[in-house]
Amino acid sequence: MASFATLDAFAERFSEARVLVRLDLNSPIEDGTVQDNRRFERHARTVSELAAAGHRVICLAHQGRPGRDDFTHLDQHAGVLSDHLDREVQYVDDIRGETAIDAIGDAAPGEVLLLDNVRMHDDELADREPAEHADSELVQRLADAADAYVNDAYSAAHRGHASLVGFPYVLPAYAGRVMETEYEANSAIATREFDGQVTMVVGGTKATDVIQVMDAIGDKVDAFCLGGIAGELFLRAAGHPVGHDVGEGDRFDEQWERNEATIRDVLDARGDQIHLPLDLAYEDEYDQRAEITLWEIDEKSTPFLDVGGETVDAYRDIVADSEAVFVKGALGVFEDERFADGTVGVLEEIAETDCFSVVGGGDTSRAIGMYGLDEADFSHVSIAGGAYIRALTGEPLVAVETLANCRPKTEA
Ligand SMILES: Nc1ncnc2c1ncn2[C@@H]1O[C@H](COP(=O)(O)OP(=O)(O)O)[C@@H](O)[C@H]1O
Ligand SMILES: O=C(OP(=O)(O)O)[C@H](O)COP(=O)(O)O
Repeated sequence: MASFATLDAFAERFSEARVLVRLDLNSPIEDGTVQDNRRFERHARTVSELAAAGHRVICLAHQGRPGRDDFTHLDQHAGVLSDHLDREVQYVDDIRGETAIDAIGDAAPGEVLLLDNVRMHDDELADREPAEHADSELVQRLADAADAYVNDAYSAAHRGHASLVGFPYVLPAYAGRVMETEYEANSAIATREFDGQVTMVVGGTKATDVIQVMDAIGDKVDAFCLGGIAGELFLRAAGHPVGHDVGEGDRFDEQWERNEATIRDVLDARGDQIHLPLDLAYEDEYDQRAEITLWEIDEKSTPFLDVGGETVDAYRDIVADSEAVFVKGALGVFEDERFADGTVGVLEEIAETDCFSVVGGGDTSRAIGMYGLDEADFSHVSIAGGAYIRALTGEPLVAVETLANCRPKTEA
Protein backbone atom coordinates (compact mmCIF):
# COMPACT_ATOMS: atom_id res chain seq x y z
CA MET A 1 0.00 0.00 0.00
CA ALA A 2 1.36 3.42 -0.94
CA SER A 3 1.55 5.91 1.91
CA PHE A 4 1.40 9.50 0.82
CA ALA A 5 0.90 12.74 2.75
CA THR A 6 -2.60 14.19 2.53
CA LEU A 7 -4.06 17.69 2.75
CA ASP A 8 -4.11 17.28 6.51
CA ALA A 9 -0.30 17.41 6.52
CA PHE A 10 -0.32 20.20 3.94
CA ALA A 11 -2.57 22.34 6.16
CA GLU A 12 -0.20 21.93 9.10
CA ARG A 13 2.74 23.24 7.08
CA PHE A 14 1.53 25.91 4.66
CA SER A 15 -0.35 29.21 4.82
CA GLU A 16 -1.49 31.18 1.77
CA ALA A 17 0.68 28.91 -0.33
CA ARG A 18 0.93 28.99 -4.12
CA VAL A 19 -0.05 25.38 -4.70
CA LEU A 20 -0.05 23.54 -8.03
CA VAL A 21 -3.00 21.13 -8.07
CA ARG A 22 -3.10 18.44 -10.76
CA LEU A 23 -6.71 17.53 -11.55
CA ASP A 24 -8.16 15.13 -14.12
CA LEU A 25 -10.85 17.08 -15.93
CA ASN A 26 -10.61 14.94 -19.06
CA SER A 27 -14.21 14.90 -20.19
CA PRO A 28 -16.50 13.91 -23.04
CA ILE A 29 -17.00 16.68 -25.58
CA GLU A 30 -20.22 16.66 -27.57
CA ASP A 31 -20.68 19.08 -30.47
CA GLY A 32 -17.75 21.09 -29.14
CA THR A 33 -19.19 21.38 -25.64
CA VAL A 34 -17.44 19.97 -22.59
CA GLN A 35 -19.88 17.72 -20.73
CA ASP A 36 -20.14 18.26 -16.98
CA ASN A 37 -19.44 15.05 -15.10
CA ARG A 38 -18.50 13.62 -11.73
CA ARG A 39 -14.85 14.57 -12.11
CA PHE A 40 -15.63 18.28 -11.80
CA GLU A 41 -17.82 17.77 -8.72
CA ARG A 42 -15.28 15.52 -6.99
CA HIS A 43 -12.22 17.71 -7.74
CA ALA A 44 -14.13 20.82 -6.68
CA ARG A 45 -14.05 19.45 -3.11
CA THR A 46 -10.23 19.54 -3.10
CA VAL A 47 -10.03 22.94 -4.80
CA SER A 48 -12.63 24.38 -2.45
CA GLU A 49 -10.82 23.09 0.66
CA LEU A 50 -7.57 24.72 -0.45
CA ALA A 51 -9.10 28.01 -1.60
CA ALA A 52 -11.26 28.35 1.51
CA ALA A 53 -8.10 27.96 3.62
CA GLY A 54 -6.62 30.96 1.82
CA HIS A 55 -4.19 29.24 -0.51
CA ARG A 56 -3.58 30.40 -4.10
CA VAL A 57 -4.77 27.41 -6.12
CA ILE A 58 -3.10 26.87 -9.51
CA CYS A 59 -4.87 24.01 -11.31
CA LEU A 60 -3.24 21.87 -13.99
CA ALA A 61 -5.22 19.43 -16.13
CA HIS A 62 -5.39 17.79 -19.54
CA GLN A 63 -8.09 17.18 -22.13
CA GLY A 64 -7.92 14.49 -24.79
CA ARG A 65 -4.81 13.56 -26.69
CA PRO A 66 -2.99 15.33 -29.56
CA GLY A 67 -4.62 14.45 -32.86
CA ARG A 68 -7.96 13.47 -31.33
CA ASP A 69 -11.11 15.56 -31.83
CA ASP A 70 -11.41 16.03 -28.05
CA PHE A 71 -7.94 17.62 -27.74
CA THR A 72 -8.99 21.16 -26.76
CA HIS A 73 -8.06 24.18 -24.65
CA LEU A 74 -9.43 24.29 -21.09
CA ASP A 75 -11.44 27.53 -21.22
CA GLN A 76 -14.75 25.67 -20.98
CA HIS A 77 -13.42 23.47 -18.19
CA ALA A 78 -12.76 26.58 -16.06
CA GLY A 79 -16.42 27.56 -16.38
CA VAL A 80 -17.70 24.09 -15.54
CA LEU A 81 -15.40 23.85 -12.53
CA SER A 82 -16.58 27.31 -11.37
CA ASP A 83 -20.16 25.98 -11.41
CA HIS A 84 -19.15 23.53 -8.67
CA LEU A 85 -17.38 26.17 -6.55
CA ASP A 86 -18.39 29.24 -4.58
CA ARG A 87 -15.79 31.23 -6.49
CA GLU A 88 -14.66 31.92 -10.05
CA VAL A 89 -11.97 29.83 -11.71
CA GLN A 90 -9.76 32.14 -13.77
CA TYR A 91 -8.69 30.46 -17.01
CA VAL A 92 -5.11 31.27 -18.08
CA ASP A 93 -4.48 30.57 -21.79
CA ASP A 94 -0.90 29.61 -21.15
CA ILE A 95 0.94 26.72 -19.50
CA ARG A 96 4.44 27.79 -18.48
CA GLY A 97 5.12 31.03 -20.34
CA GLU A 98 5.31 34.55 -18.92
CA THR A 99 1.51 34.87 -18.92
CA ALA A 100 1.19 31.81 -16.70
CA ILE A 101 4.08 32.72 -14.42
CA ASP A 102 2.79 36.28 -13.98
CA ALA A 103 -0.75 35.01 -13.26
CA ILE A 104 0.62 32.66 -10.61
CA GLY A 105 2.62 35.49 -9.05
CA ASP A 106 -0.40 37.81 -9.04
CA ALA A 107 -2.81 35.24 -7.56
CA ALA A 108 -4.32 36.41 -4.29
CA PRO A 109 -5.16 34.16 -1.34
CA GLY A 110 -8.31 32.16 -2.11
CA GLU A 111 -8.08 32.67 -5.87
CA VAL A 112 -8.27 29.72 -8.26
CA LEU A 113 -6.51 29.59 -11.65
CA LEU A 114 -6.73 26.91 -14.32
CA LEU A 115 -3.80 26.80 -16.74
CA ASP A 116 -4.29 25.56 -20.28
CA ASN A 117 -4.26 21.93 -21.43
CA VAL A 118 -0.94 20.66 -20.11
CA ARG A 119 -0.73 18.12 -22.96
CA MET A 120 -0.24 21.06 -25.30
CA HIS A 121 3.29 21.41 -23.94
CA ASP A 122 5.79 19.00 -25.50
CA ASP A 123 7.35 18.06 -22.16
CA GLU A 124 4.09 16.59 -20.81
CA LEU A 125 3.91 13.52 -23.03
CA ALA A 126 7.66 13.09 -23.63
CA ASP A 127 8.73 9.49 -23.15
CA ARG A 128 10.84 10.00 -20.03
CA GLU A 129 11.29 8.43 -16.63
CA PRO A 130 9.70 10.30 -13.71
CA ALA A 131 13.05 11.66 -12.48
CA GLU A 132 13.79 12.97 -16.00
CA HIS A 133 10.40 14.68 -16.12
CA ALA A 134 11.45 16.52 -12.94
CA ASP A 135 14.25 18.20 -14.92
CA SER A 136 11.98 19.25 -17.77
CA GLU A 137 11.37 22.91 -18.54
CA LEU A 138 7.65 22.51 -17.84
CA VAL A 139 8.20 21.16 -14.32
CA GLN A 140 11.11 23.43 -13.47
CA ARG A 141 9.38 26.64 -14.59
CA LEU A 142 6.15 25.94 -12.71
CA ALA A 143 7.91 24.59 -9.62
CA ASP A 144 9.95 27.80 -9.35
CA ALA A 145 6.69 29.75 -9.19
CA ALA A 146 5.00 27.57 -6.55
CA ASP A 147 5.42 26.46 -2.94
CA ALA A 148 3.88 22.96 -3.09
CA TYR A 149 2.17 20.40 -5.33
CA VAL A 150 -1.05 18.43 -4.83
CA ASN A 151 -1.89 15.47 -7.05
CA ASP A 152 -5.64 14.88 -7.13
CA ALA A 153 -5.67 13.14 -10.54
CA TYR A 154 -6.12 9.51 -9.46
CA SER A 155 -7.91 8.75 -12.76
CA ALA A 156 -4.79 9.69 -14.72
CA ALA A 157 -2.34 8.15 -12.24
CA HIS A 158 -1.48 5.28 -14.60
CA ARG A 159 0.14 7.80 -16.93
CA GLY A 160 3.80 8.68 -16.31
CA HIS A 161 3.42 12.18 -17.72
CA ALA A 162 5.42 15.20 -16.52
CA SER A 163 2.64 16.98 -14.58
CA LEU A 164 1.73 13.70 -12.87
CA VAL A 165 5.16 12.39 -11.82
CA GLY A 166 7.71 15.25 -12.09
CA PHE A 167 6.75 17.60 -9.29
CA PRO A 168 7.28 15.35 -6.23
CA TYR A 169 11.01 15.49 -7.04
CA VAL A 170 11.12 19.29 -6.77
CA LEU A 171 8.25 20.41 -4.49
CA PRO A 172 6.63 19.18 -1.26
CA ALA A 173 3.90 16.88 -2.64
CA TYR A 174 0.54 15.82 -1.21
CA ALA A 175 -2.50 13.75 -2.20
CA GLY A 176 -5.74 15.61 -2.89
CA ARG A 177 -9.04 14.30 -1.52
CA VAL A 178 -9.98 12.51 -4.76
CA MET A 179 -6.57 10.82 -4.88
CA GLU A 180 -6.98 9.80 -1.23
CA THR A 181 -10.52 8.38 -1.47
CA GLU A 182 -10.15 6.71 -4.87
CA TYR A 183 -6.88 5.06 -3.88
CA GLU A 184 -8.32 3.69 -0.65
CA ALA A 185 -11.43 2.26 -2.38
CA ASN A 186 -9.79 0.80 -5.45
CA SER A 187 -6.77 -0.69 -3.69
CA ALA A 188 -8.99 -2.43 -1.17
CA ILE A 189 -10.79 -4.14 -4.06
CA ALA A 190 -7.59 -5.76 -5.31
CA THR A 191 -7.04 -7.44 -1.94
CA ARG A 192 -10.62 -8.58 -1.18
CA GLU A 193 -11.69 -12.21 -1.49
CA PHE A 194 -15.25 -13.18 -2.54
CA ASP A 195 -16.86 -16.60 -1.98
CA GLY A 196 -19.51 -16.14 -4.65
CA GLN A 197 -19.40 -15.34 -8.36
CA VAL A 198 -17.27 -12.36 -9.38
CA THR A 199 -18.40 -10.69 -12.59
CA MET A 200 -16.68 -8.00 -14.62
CA VAL A 201 -18.60 -6.01 -17.21
CA VAL A 202 -16.16 -4.51 -19.72
CA GLY A 203 -16.81 -2.24 -22.67
CA GLY A 204 -16.09 1.28 -23.72
CA THR A 205 -13.76 2.69 -26.35
CA LYS A 206 -10.33 2.16 -24.79
CA ALA A 207 -10.16 -1.52 -25.55
CA THR A 208 -6.38 -1.48 -25.17
CA ASP A 209 -6.67 -0.67 -21.46
CA VAL A 210 -9.28 -3.34 -20.91
CA ILE A 211 -7.90 -6.18 -23.03
CA GLN A 212 -4.38 -6.12 -21.57
CA VAL A 213 -5.75 -6.20 -18.02
CA MET A 214 -8.45 -8.88 -18.58
CA ASP A 215 -5.79 -11.57 -18.68
CA ALA A 216 -4.10 -10.20 -15.53
CA ILE A 217 -7.34 -10.19 -13.52
CA GLY A 218 -8.76 -13.40 -15.00
CA ASP A 219 -7.97 -15.54 -11.96
CA LYS A 220 -10.16 -13.29 -9.79
CA VAL A 221 -13.10 -13.10 -12.20
CA ASP A 222 -15.61 -15.88 -12.97
CA ALA A 223 -17.49 -14.10 -15.75
CA PHE A 224 -16.53 -11.31 -18.16
CA CYS A 225 -19.51 -9.69 -19.90
CA LEU A 226 -18.26 -7.82 -22.96
CA GLY A 227 -19.71 -4.97 -24.97
CA GLY A 228 -18.69 -1.71 -26.58
CA ILE A 229 -15.59 -1.56 -28.75
CA ALA A 230 -13.91 -4.30 -26.71
CA GLY A 231 -16.87 -6.63 -27.26
CA GLU A 232 -16.82 -6.16 -31.01
CA LEU A 233 -13.09 -6.77 -31.19
CA PHE A 234 -13.55 -10.07 -29.38
CA LEU A 235 -16.44 -10.97 -31.70
CA ARG A 236 -14.11 -10.30 -34.64
CA ALA A 237 -11.55 -12.65 -33.12
CA ALA A 238 -14.30 -15.25 -32.68
CA GLY A 239 -14.91 -15.09 -36.44
CA HIS A 240 -17.85 -12.73 -36.77
CA PRO A 241 -17.75 -10.06 -39.54
CA VAL A 242 -17.80 -7.14 -37.08
CA GLY A 243 -15.27 -5.11 -35.10
CA HIS A 244 -13.84 -3.06 -37.95
CA ASP A 245 -14.26 0.57 -38.96
CA VAL A 246 -16.99 1.57 -41.38
CA GLY A 247 -17.57 5.04 -42.85
CA GLU A 248 -15.82 7.75 -40.85
CA GLY A 249 -15.22 5.44 -37.91
CA ASP A 250 -11.73 5.10 -36.39
CA ARG A 251 -12.49 3.10 -33.26
CA PHE A 252 -11.53 -0.38 -34.36
CA ASP A 253 -8.86 -1.04 -36.96
CA GLU A 254 -5.97 0.63 -35.17
CA GLN A 255 -6.89 -1.07 -31.89
CA TRP A 256 -7.30 -4.39 -33.70
CA GLU A 257 -3.80 -4.15 -35.18
CA ARG A 258 -2.38 -3.36 -31.75
CA ASN A 259 -4.35 -5.95 -29.79
CA GLU A 260 -5.26 -8.83 -32.11
CA ALA A 261 -2.67 -11.23 -30.71
CA THR A 262 -3.59 -10.41 -27.09
CA ILE A 263 -7.29 -10.75 -27.84
CA ARG A 264 -6.79 -14.17 -29.40
CA ASP A 265 -4.60 -15.27 -26.49
CA VAL A 266 -7.15 -14.10 -23.92
CA LEU A 267 -10.01 -15.73 -25.84
CA ASP A 268 -8.10 -19.00 -26.05
CA ALA A 269 -7.04 -18.96 -22.42
CA ARG A 270 -10.26 -17.71 -20.84
CA GLY A 271 -12.96 -18.43 -23.38
CA ASP A 272 -15.15 -20.22 -20.84
CA GLN A 273 -15.20 -17.09 -18.64
CA ILE A 274 -15.94 -14.68 -21.48
CA HIS A 275 -19.53 -13.84 -22.49
CA LEU A 276 -19.78 -12.13 -25.87
CA PRO A 277 -22.78 -10.18 -27.19
CA LEU A 278 -25.48 -12.37 -28.74
CA ASP A 279 -26.97 -9.47 -30.66
CA LEU A 280 -26.09 -5.88 -31.50
CA ALA A 281 -27.99 -2.65 -32.05
CA TYR A 282 -27.59 -0.02 -34.76
CA GLU A 283 -29.39 3.00 -36.19
CA ASP A 284 -31.71 2.00 -39.06
CA GLU A 285 -32.79 4.08 -42.05
CA TYR A 286 -35.57 5.63 -39.97
CA ASP A 287 -33.08 6.78 -37.31
CA GLN A 288 -34.57 4.19 -34.98
CA ARG A 289 -32.82 1.58 -32.86
CA ALA A 290 -32.74 -1.74 -34.65
CA GLU A 291 -31.28 -5.03 -33.46
CA ILE A 292 -29.67 -7.95 -35.23
CA THR A 293 -28.51 -11.30 -33.90
CA LEU A 294 -24.94 -12.26 -34.59
CA TRP A 295 -25.97 -15.09 -36.90
CA GLU A 296 -27.93 -12.70 -39.13
CA ILE A 297 -24.86 -10.53 -39.71
CA ASP A 298 -23.08 -11.39 -42.95
CA GLU A 299 -21.30 -8.06 -43.23
CA LYS A 300 -20.92 -4.90 -41.14
CA SER A 301 -22.14 -1.97 -43.19
CA THR A 302 -23.08 0.38 -40.35
CA PRO A 303 -21.62 1.06 -36.88
CA PHE A 304 -23.02 -1.02 -34.05
CA LEU A 305 -23.82 1.26 -31.11
CA ASP A 306 -25.09 -1.04 -28.36
CA VAL A 307 -25.56 -4.64 -27.41
CA GLY A 308 -29.01 -6.06 -28.22
CA GLY A 309 -31.88 -7.11 -25.97
CA GLU A 310 -30.94 -10.79 -25.81
CA THR A 311 -27.50 -9.79 -24.58
CA VAL A 312 -28.93 -7.43 -21.95
CA ASP A 313 -31.16 -10.22 -20.59
CA ALA A 314 -28.26 -12.69 -20.50
CA TYR A 315 -25.95 -10.22 -18.74
CA ARG A 316 -28.65 -9.26 -16.21
CA ASP A 317 -28.99 -12.92 -15.25
CA ILE A 318 -25.22 -13.20 -14.73
CA VAL A 319 -25.16 -10.04 -12.60
CA ALA A 320 -28.13 -11.25 -10.54
CA ASP A 321 -26.13 -14.36 -9.59
CA SER A 322 -23.00 -12.42 -8.61
CA GLU A 323 -21.55 -11.59 -5.20
CA ALA A 324 -19.35 -8.89 -6.71
CA VAL A 325 -19.63 -6.94 -9.96
CA PHE A 326 -17.04 -4.58 -11.41
CA VAL A 327 -17.94 -2.40 -14.38
CA LYS A 328 -15.43 -0.68 -16.66
CA GLY A 329 -16.53 1.00 -19.85
CA ALA A 330 -20.00 1.30 -21.33
CA LEU A 331 -21.67 -1.47 -23.35
CA GLY A 332 -23.02 1.06 -25.82
CA VAL A 333 -23.22 4.74 -26.74
CA PHE A 334 -25.36 5.40 -23.67
CA GLU A 335 -25.21 9.14 -24.27
CA ASP A 336 -27.82 8.48 -26.95
CA GLU A 337 -30.91 7.11 -25.21
CA ARG A 338 -31.59 4.79 -28.15
CA PHE A 339 -28.34 2.96 -27.38
CA ALA A 340 -28.34 3.00 -23.58
CA ASP A 341 -30.09 -0.36 -23.06
CA GLY A 342 -26.90 -2.34 -22.47
CA THR A 343 -25.19 0.04 -20.06
CA VAL A 344 -28.33 1.00 -18.15
CA GLY A 345 -29.72 -2.54 -18.09
CA VAL A 346 -26.63 -3.86 -16.34
CA LEU A 347 -26.46 -0.91 -13.94
CA GLU A 348 -30.13 -1.34 -13.01
CA GLU A 349 -29.57 -5.03 -12.28
CA ILE A 350 -26.56 -4.22 -10.10
CA ALA A 351 -28.60 -1.64 -8.18
CA GLU A 352 -31.29 -4.28 -7.57
CA THR A 353 -28.84 -7.03 -6.62
CA ASP A 354 -27.34 -7.39 -3.17
CA CYS A 355 -23.74 -7.45 -4.34
CA PHE A 356 -20.46 -5.59 -3.86
CA SER A 357 -20.18 -3.34 -6.86
CA VAL A 358 -17.78 -0.88 -8.39
CA VAL A 359 -18.51 1.20 -11.46
CA GLY A 360 -15.41 2.63 -13.07
CA GLY A 361 -14.79 4.94 -15.95
CA GLY A 362 -14.98 8.68 -16.18
CA ASP A 363 -17.45 8.44 -19.05
CA THR A 364 -19.24 5.29 -17.95
CA SER A 365 -20.06 6.51 -14.43
CA ARG A 366 -21.93 9.41 -16.02
CA ALA A 367 -24.65 6.95 -16.98
CA ILE A 368 -25.71 6.63 -13.32
CA GLY A 369 -26.79 10.25 -13.06
CA MET A 370 -28.04 10.48 -16.63
CA TYR A 371 -30.57 7.68 -16.16
CA GLY A 372 -31.75 8.51 -12.66
CA LEU A 373 -29.93 5.75 -10.83
CA ASP A 374 -28.86 6.31 -7.23
CA GLU A 375 -25.09 6.33 -6.60
CA ALA A 376 -25.84 4.96 -3.11
CA ASP A 377 -26.96 1.68 -4.73
CA PHE A 378 -23.33 0.99 -5.72
CA SER A 379 -20.47 0.25 -3.34
CA HIS A 380 -18.09 2.63 -5.13
CA VAL A 381 -18.44 4.81 -8.19
CA SER A 382 -14.98 5.58 -9.45
CA ILE A 383 -14.22 8.48 -11.78
CA ALA A 384 -11.27 6.51 -13.09
CA GLY A 385 -11.22 4.08 -15.98
CA GLY A 386 -7.79 2.79 -16.93
CA ALA A 387 -6.36 3.68 -13.51
CA TYR A 388 -9.21 1.90 -11.74
CA ILE A 389 -8.91 -1.28 -13.76
CA ARG A 390 -5.16 -1.42 -13.11
CA ALA A 391 -5.86 -0.93 -9.40
CA LEU A 392 -8.18 -3.95 -9.58
CA THR A 393 -5.22 -6.09 -10.56
CA GLY A 394 -2.97 -4.57 -7.92
CA GLU A 395 -0.78 -3.01 -10.61
CA PRO A 396 1.09 0.01 -9.18
CA LEU A 397 0.01 3.39 -10.52
CA VAL A 398 3.17 5.30 -11.39
CA ALA A 399 1.87 8.69 -10.24
CA VAL A 400 0.76 7.23 -6.91
CA GLU A 401 4.11 5.51 -6.36
CA THR A 402 5.97 8.73 -7.19
CA LEU A 403 3.75 10.78 -4.88
CA ALA A 404 4.36 8.33 -2.04
CA ASN A 405 8.07 7.68 -2.51
CA CYS A 406 9.72 10.81 -3.89
CA ARG A 407 10.91 13.81 -1.95
CA PRO A 408 12.48 17.09 -3.12
CA LYS A 409 16.26 16.94 -2.84
CA THR A 410 16.03 19.83 -0.37
CA GLU A 411 13.98 17.63 1.95
CA ALA A 412 15.64 14.27 1.36
N1 LIG B 1 -20.18 0.44 -29.72
C1 LIG B 1 -19.65 1.63 -29.39
N2 LIG B 1 -19.23 2.49 -30.34
C2 LIG B 1 -18.67 3.67 -30.01
N3 LIG B 1 -18.52 4.12 -28.74
C3 LIG B 1 -18.95 3.30 -27.76
C4 LIG B 1 -19.54 2.03 -28.02
N4 LIG B 1 -19.86 1.47 -26.83
C5 LIG B 1 -19.50 2.35 -25.87
N5 LIG B 1 -18.97 3.46 -26.42
C6 LIG B 1 -18.47 4.64 -25.70
O1 LIG B 1 -17.61 4.25 -24.67
C7 LIG B 1 -17.49 5.37 -23.79
C8 LIG B 1 -17.05 4.93 -22.43
O2 LIG B 1 -15.91 4.15 -22.63
P1 LIG B 1 -14.46 4.64 -22.19
O3 LIG B 1 -14.26 6.06 -22.55
O4 LIG B 1 -13.47 3.66 -22.67
O5 LIG B 1 -14.62 4.43 -20.66
P2 LIG B 1 -14.34 5.36 -19.44
O6 LIG B 1 -13.91 6.71 -19.95
O7 LIG B 1 -15.67 5.36 -18.78
O8 LIG B 1 -13.29 4.60 -18.71
C9 LIG B 1 -18.87 6.00 -23.78
O9 LIG B 1 -18.71 7.41 -23.92
C10 LIG B 1 -19.59 5.38 -24.98
O10 LIG B 1 -20.17 6.37 -25.81
O1 LIG C 1 -9.81 9.72 -18.89
C1 LIG C 1 -8.80 9.14 -18.56
O2 LIG C 1 -8.59 7.82 -18.64
P1 LIG C 1 -9.88 6.81 -18.59
O3 LIG C 1 -10.70 7.15 -19.80
O4 LIG C 1 -9.24 5.46 -18.68
O5 LIG C 1 -10.56 7.09 -17.32
C2 LIG C 1 -7.59 9.86 -18.03
O6 LIG C 1 -7.82 11.25 -18.08
C3 LIG C 1 -6.37 9.49 -18.86
O7 LIG C 1 -6.65 9.91 -20.18
P2 LIG C 1 -5.78 9.20 -21.33
O8 LIG C 1 -6.31 7.80 -21.43
O9 LIG C 1 -6.06 10.02 -22.56
O10 LIG C 1 -4.33 9.24 -20.90
